Amino acid sequence: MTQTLDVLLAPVAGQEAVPAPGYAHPGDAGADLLAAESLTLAAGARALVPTGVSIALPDGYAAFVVPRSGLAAKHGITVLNAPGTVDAGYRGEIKVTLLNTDSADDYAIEKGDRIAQLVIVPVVRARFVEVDTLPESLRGEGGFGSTGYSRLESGEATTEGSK
Ligand SMILES: O=c1ccn([C@H]2C[C@H](O)[C@@H](COP(=O)(O)OP(=O)(O)OP(=O)(O)O)O2)c(=O)[nH]1
Ligand SMILES: [Mg+2]
Repeated sequence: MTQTLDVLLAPVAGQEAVPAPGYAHPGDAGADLLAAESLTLAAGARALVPTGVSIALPDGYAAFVVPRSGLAAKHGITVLNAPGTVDAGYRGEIKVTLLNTDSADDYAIEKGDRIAQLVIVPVVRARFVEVDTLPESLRGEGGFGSTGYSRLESGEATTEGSK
């Protein structure tokens, strides 16, 4: 059963009201954010698109502004800083930095179009404990492709922790 959380939402002062972000289906993780104005994203261009809404997240939560897969796959439209992070203390307008990755086609956005989605997540804050050396681990400093790209050989894969 999906948990729900009350999140205060207010229109941005001085702007025409925009509908609240909406979940398309029960159980969806992302609530679609609407464009508060019409604009055309030229091929290769980016724009900071207003959504007309501001929220007050409870302490201990953040919201991620993430791309919609359909816009990305069909039109090359993505969120440049994905996931954009909305802090719990932020009271300004949520804005979406859209990027048209297509090198040939402009993309027209109409006011009210669902341009990105907002995923609410619980967060923990670290208390950084400074030490001279870190404890050893199996991975060590390996990263950035250190495990290669062909499928894992049997015996190397582990299902530990996946239960
Ligand atoms: O896609 C985004 C990302 C951020 N924000 C808002 C909410 C967030 O709380 C604030 C600051 O975001 P971030 O910390 O990513 O930006 P910054 O460049 O570090 O700005 P600041 O110095 O204000 O923290 O901007 C958005 O509206 N959309
Ligand atoms: Mg910041």
